Amino acid sequence: MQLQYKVLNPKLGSEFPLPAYATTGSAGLDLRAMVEQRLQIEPGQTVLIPTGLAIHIADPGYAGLVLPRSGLGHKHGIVLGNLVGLIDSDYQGELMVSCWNRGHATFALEPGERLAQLVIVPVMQVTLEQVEEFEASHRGSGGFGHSGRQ
Ligand SMILES: O=c1ccn([C@H]2C[C@H](O)[C@@H](COP(=O)(O)OP(=O)(O)OP(=O)(O)O)O2)c(=O)[nH]1
Ligand SMILES: [Mg+2]
Repeated sequence: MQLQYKVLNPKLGSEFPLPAYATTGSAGLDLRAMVEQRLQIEPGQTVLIPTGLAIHIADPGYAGLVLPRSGLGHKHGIVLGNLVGLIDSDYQGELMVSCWNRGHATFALEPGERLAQLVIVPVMQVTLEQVEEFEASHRGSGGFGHSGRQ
């Protein structure tokens, strides 16, 4: 699938690489923090970071997910303030990353640093049908551990 993107910050493609899959099997495109200078993010702080990039997925059968990078999340506690970002197929604005320092140490975010990743996934827009009763299923309304732990 072809994905149209716009470069909103000219440092992307000159000082810093354009988005690309790091390996042939990569699922995510790394998103870079297009901040002017190093940014100290204090423990507990959440900052909205521009990526310098806009995409237009266009096809409502797809969406974008902004996900944390595992290394930053596990080692430094740098995750997303919205936990997961959802990019609508009709969104054309700048991709933004809500950067949450859930760790215990100040994190120095460097300009151009790969901060999060974008995954394009198929989604289904459903047609809604309101009913009074569902056809009975084996599970019924049991949930939240209903089937035990083992
Ligand atoms: O991490 C994110 C999450 C969202 N967005 C953009 C793309 C998305 O299509 C739009 C709206 O996101 P969402 O629907 O999750 O937020 P909302 O709070 O419901 O805002 P809106 O009222 O604009 O839908 O914001 C980002 O750039 N980064
Ligand atoms: Mg919304």
